[in-house]
Amino acid sequence: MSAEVSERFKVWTGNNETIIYSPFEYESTWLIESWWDDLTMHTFFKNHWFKSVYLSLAYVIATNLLQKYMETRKPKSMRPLLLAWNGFLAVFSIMGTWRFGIEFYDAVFRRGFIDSICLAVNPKSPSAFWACMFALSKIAEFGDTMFLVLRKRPVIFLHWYHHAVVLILSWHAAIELTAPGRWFIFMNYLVHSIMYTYYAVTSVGYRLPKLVSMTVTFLQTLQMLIGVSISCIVLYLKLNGEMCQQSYDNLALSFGIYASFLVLFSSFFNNAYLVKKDKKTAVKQD
Ligand SMILES: CC(C)(COP(=O)(O)OP(=O)(O)OC[C@H]1O[C@@H](n2cnc3c(N)ncnc32)[C@H](O)[C@@H]1OP(=O)(O)O)[C@@H](O)C(=O)NCCC(=O)NCCSC(=O)CC(=O)O
Repeated sequence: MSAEVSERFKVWTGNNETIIYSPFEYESTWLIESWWDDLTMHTFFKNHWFKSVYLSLAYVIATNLLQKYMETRKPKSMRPLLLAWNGFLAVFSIMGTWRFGIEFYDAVFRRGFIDSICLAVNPKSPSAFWACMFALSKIAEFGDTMFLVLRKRPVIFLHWYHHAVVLILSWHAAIELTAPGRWFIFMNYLVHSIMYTYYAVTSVGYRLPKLVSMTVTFLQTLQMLIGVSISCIVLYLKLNGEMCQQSYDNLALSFGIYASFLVLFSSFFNNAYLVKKDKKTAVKQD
């Protein structure tokens, strides 16, 4: 290995696996960011990632059962609790954007795009902690659906499908700390910072201009488009011999899930902001 190459990346080994990562060091580490060490983190996801499939199935079943239970009951208001819930997730996402963003910025703007999609974050750094919190937070996000059901609001396919499969994808990616995960995690923390702030505001009954929700949906859709594009670029690089920290299994899973999200969010955008208006006009005209 040449000096140039060894400066570019380092190799983490543990649990009979290797992770190729960029040796980025944070200037300071928060106390909470030392909560889990790299080996505990890796062991947890390696041993338990498949439980995300059971958790997602349990989530879908529980959503259906709760909907049945609520059929004969009045919707609950829950406004203060909903505000606290969305506010908490907004603050969590903002913190994730900030802390994870420090490494993301360095990777993209100093080390370059290829390194940012081919070399993982440092498994011993705060980035790995926020990647791990990201994966765990996907269980907490099931709470969104419980609020919708208890308030007797519609739970659209996009919503429950997204919540169920994103948990499986992020737990599967956490085992190998995939390099493209740097993009997926940063984009999602950023979009969720805006989305949960939006939901926090709407949960107290305040209506924001349509341009705001349209911007959120646009950013979500753009995130899915970037996710699909990155998966294609990683495939191209791997086929051409570039060393990329993402297995073919995870690459296929990422591509499939991001492609399905792209279709669903494009269609949501179309129905919510483009077609809907025409339909209303059509009904009025009838
Ligand atoms: C602009 C959007 C963020 C929201 O669109 P909506 O149609 O849900 O917007 P809306 O303003 O009509 O809100 C619908 C109702 O849900 C309530 N609501 C409050 N908190 C919520 C929460 N945490 N999750 C879902 N719904 C919530 C709102 O207050 C409102 O209630 P009331 O009826 O009382 O006014 C959109 O882009 C979108 O994502 N729509 C898909 C639906 C969805 O569930 N998205 C979130 C998960 S997807 C995701 O998270 C993608 C990603 O990873 O980036």
